[in-house]
Order: sequence, then C-alpha cells, then structure tokens
Amino acid sequence: MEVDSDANSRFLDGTRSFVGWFRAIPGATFHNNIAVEDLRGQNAGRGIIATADIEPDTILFTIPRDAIVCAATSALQSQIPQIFNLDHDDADEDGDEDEHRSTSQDSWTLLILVMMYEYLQGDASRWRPYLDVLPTTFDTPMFWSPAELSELQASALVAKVGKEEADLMIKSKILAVIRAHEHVFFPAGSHRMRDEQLFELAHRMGSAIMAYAFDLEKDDENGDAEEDDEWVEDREGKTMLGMVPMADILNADAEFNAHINHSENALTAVALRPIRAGEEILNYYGPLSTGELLRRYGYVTPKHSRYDVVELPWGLVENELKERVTAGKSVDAPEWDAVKRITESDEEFDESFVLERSSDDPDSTGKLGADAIFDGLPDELGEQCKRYLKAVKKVTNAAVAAQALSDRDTRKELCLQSVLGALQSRERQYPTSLEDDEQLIHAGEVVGRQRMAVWVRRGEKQLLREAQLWIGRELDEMRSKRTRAHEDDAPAAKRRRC
Ligand SMILES: C[S@@+](CC[C@H](N)C(=O)[O-])C[C@H]1O[C@@H](n2cnc3c(N)ncnc32)[C@H](O)[C@@H]1O
Repeated sequence: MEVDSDANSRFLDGTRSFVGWFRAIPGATFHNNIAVEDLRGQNAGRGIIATADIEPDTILFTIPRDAIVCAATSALQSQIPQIFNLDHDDADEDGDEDEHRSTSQDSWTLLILVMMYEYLQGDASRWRPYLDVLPTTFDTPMFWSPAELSELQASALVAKVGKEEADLMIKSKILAVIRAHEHVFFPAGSHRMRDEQLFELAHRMGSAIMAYAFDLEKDDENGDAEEDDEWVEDREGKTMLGMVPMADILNADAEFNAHINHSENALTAVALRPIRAGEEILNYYGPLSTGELLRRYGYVTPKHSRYDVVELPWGLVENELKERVTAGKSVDAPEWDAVKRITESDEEFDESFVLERSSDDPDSTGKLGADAIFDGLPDELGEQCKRYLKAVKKVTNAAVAAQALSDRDTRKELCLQSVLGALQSRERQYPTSLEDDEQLIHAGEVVGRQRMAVWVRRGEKQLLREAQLWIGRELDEMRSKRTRAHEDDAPAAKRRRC
C-alpha cells in the first residue's frame, strides 16, 4: 500500500513539475481552459482535459521548436557530430553496403541516442522534468511474454513485433556508439551502466519514441505547412523525428478534436471544433488498424476497428484453386511445380494480401462519417488468381484446363469460390471463433493485455466474415444472372421448336 501511495505521489508531483517547467519555457503557451489530468483510472496515463468550454480554432498550447528534443537541439550533436550526418551514400568507402547499413544511423536511431544521452545527464539535461513523465513500462507487444503473445492467435501482428531486429539494431547502432564515446554519455563521476542496463534503456527510449515522437519535417519548400498527409507520421527513419513536450501528453483516437500545426518556429495544438468542459482533448495517430495501434502505441479503442485489416496468405488461395481447377482429375506434381514457378516468377507476385474495409477519412473537425464497409477484394488478388489460371492452362493437360477455365464467368466464379475457401481456412487458423471472442469481450472476462489481444483477433475474424459474406453475395448475383440468361433463352428456343 505504501509503495502504491509513493508511486501515486511521484506521478502527481511529476505532472506538477512538468507543467510548471513547460509554462516557464520562453515562447511556450498553455491555455487557461485546459489541464493535464491523471487518467490512470481509464488506463490512459496522463491526458489533457478541457476545464471550461473551448471555441473552435482556439490555440490550446504552443511549443517553440527549440524546446523539442531532437538531433538539432541536443548537445549530443556538438559532442559527436560525425554520427549526425544523414546525407551518406548507402555504401562506405570500400563499397561494403551491408556493413555500412548495419552501423550507420537514421533519424530513428539518432533520436534513441539523443534521448539516452539526455536521460544519462540527469539534472544537467534541460528536459529533465519532461523525461521524468515519460513512461518506464509499455504495453506494446514487444514487451509481452510468449503466453501473452499467444493470445493474438493467428494474427499477422505476431510476426511484426520485431524484438530480434530491435535487439540487433541496439547492439550495432546504439551500444557500439555509447561504448565508443563513454566519456560523452556518462557524466564525470556517474555510474557506467552495464550492457544489459543500456539494452533495457535503449528499448525503453525506442518504445517511447515509437509511441510519442513526431515527424518534424512537415513544411514544404516555401516554408508553408503542408496540407496533404499531415496526419501521417513517419516511422521509416527518413525524416527528422523529435519528442515534443506537451503535444505528446495528448491521447488520441480515430475521432478527435485537436490537431498539431507545424510552423517555422513552433508547433501549436489547435481545437478543431467546440470542446465542452470535461471533454478530453484528443489528437489523431492516423487510420491505424487495432493491431497496428497496439503494435505502435500499446492500446486499442473501438473506433479504430473500422480500419482493421487481415492478411490472407496466397498459399491458402493457391491450395483452393488447385483443388477446384482439377475437379478430381489428376495432375502430376512436376506440372504443379511449373505452375508455381510461373506464378511466383511474376514481378507482381504477392505472398499475401491485405483485406480491409472502405472508409472515408475523418472530416476537417475530426469527426467520422458513415460506417466503414467491406466492398471488395484487393484488385491484386484477382489479378494473381487470373495469372495462376493462365499458368495452369499453359502447363497442364487440355482436359483439365478446358472444363474449368472455359469462359470468363466460369474463371471468375472459380476464383471467388477459391478465395471463399481460403478465407474459411484462414478463419480456422485461429483456435477460438468470432463468437467465442465476442462472448469474452461482452462478459468482461478479459482484462489488460489479454483484452487487447482479443480485440485484435476478434477484429480480424470479423473482417474475414464480412469478406465471406461479400463473396457469397457476388456468387449469388452471378448465379441469378446466369439463371436469368437461361430463362430469357428458354422461350425463344421453345418458339423455334414450334
Ligand atoms: C503520446 S502518448 C499520450 C500521453 C500518455 N497518455 C502519457 O501518459 O504520457 C501515447 C500513449 O498514450 C496512451 N494513449 C493514447 N491514447 C489513448 C487512448 N485513447 N486510450 C488509452 N491510452 C491512450 C498509450 O499508452 C500511448 O502509447
């Protein structure tokens, strides 16, 4: 109990000193009608709440660019300038491209180094009160146990967690730099951390950057803020990333009421519509699926479900096509291998396809319109099915090809049925059903990480079902078109016989 109340007062003290520090930054503003609040009760850490009604276009707060933690503002750049030159070729002087890529920095790894450097400076860092309110633990799957990860079941998210890649990156690009410049990273008289401790700190900073950092290069060549793609944040390491105190205290959802504008000297948070007293001020992280929101930010919300996706491996479709195209006739293994080779040698060949719904973007006030709907398979999947059938025609014997691939409609029907079968197989890869997961969620039987995993897998299964229903409707339509055509033909034939 005592530990809890200590942690609680540290949390509240942290908020107070952070807000005091922020308000004292020259050029920073913080509107009187907002406050940083404790939202731990709803599992949302800190957030910003309106304490009184706010009009649209109100500037909620301003962060001068020189208060942002990034490569351009940290003293680390003047201490080891050689690692900050991002304008390098992909090969080193000896032309060793792989070696160069594994040791050279990008904006992502540089920000990890900057954050670790600032953290290790302790009180000497000008961002100390800000660093103190950053989380030390995360709910992103990177930190989940194998048992927790297994709750994601057959979700493609499991393969995207990327713990091993992160470990390799930290070893080659972070630890190597710190060990080569220990005198820079560890102030005189401070304790030099062991490798395991640095690894842990690097993971912590990497995860904080993943969930908190902003892409800072949003201005076009004329210095005006770009309108297009403003919501989208870069995580590829190509543009300058920075940690923006206060902007990153905003929580976010798929429906939101504030936006961060980027201008030459400052970033400003602006109200997009009227915000009532007591409402949370929410930012937007983009049209992310539940799985992607969890992977990057460690939380899920019902409103992001509209952007859910599910991966359909080509192998499942191929199995179904193979079975249907032969309809019991035997085809030799070498012939199938040849079909596979032809299909896979195509430049456009895809290993898997992403299914998603059609959804409008949020409007300019951050509101969402009509529900997202599943209204079709990816065009590329249809094209790949067609190419596969062409290859079958080329390679297998005429009897097989003639019947199954006779006309355009028959081929289309065969493709749809095959994708339908593949979707059913994909659904069976998850050990629990959609109904089981709905029950778990509605009964409130799952909490924490398990609850988030159930949300991810339930969303994927839901989408698989919607895709199956869509194909069912397409097939029904094709069949009734065919029946109508027969009916139209029938009286004419009769007439001819008379
Ligand atoms: C940029 S920070 C926002 C501030 C954060 N709540 C804090 O206490 O520092 C992003 C993190 O906040 C949390 N978060 C953001 N939006 C949320 C929401 N709508 N519900 C729950 N947690 C949210 C997630 O943990 C996410 O990784």
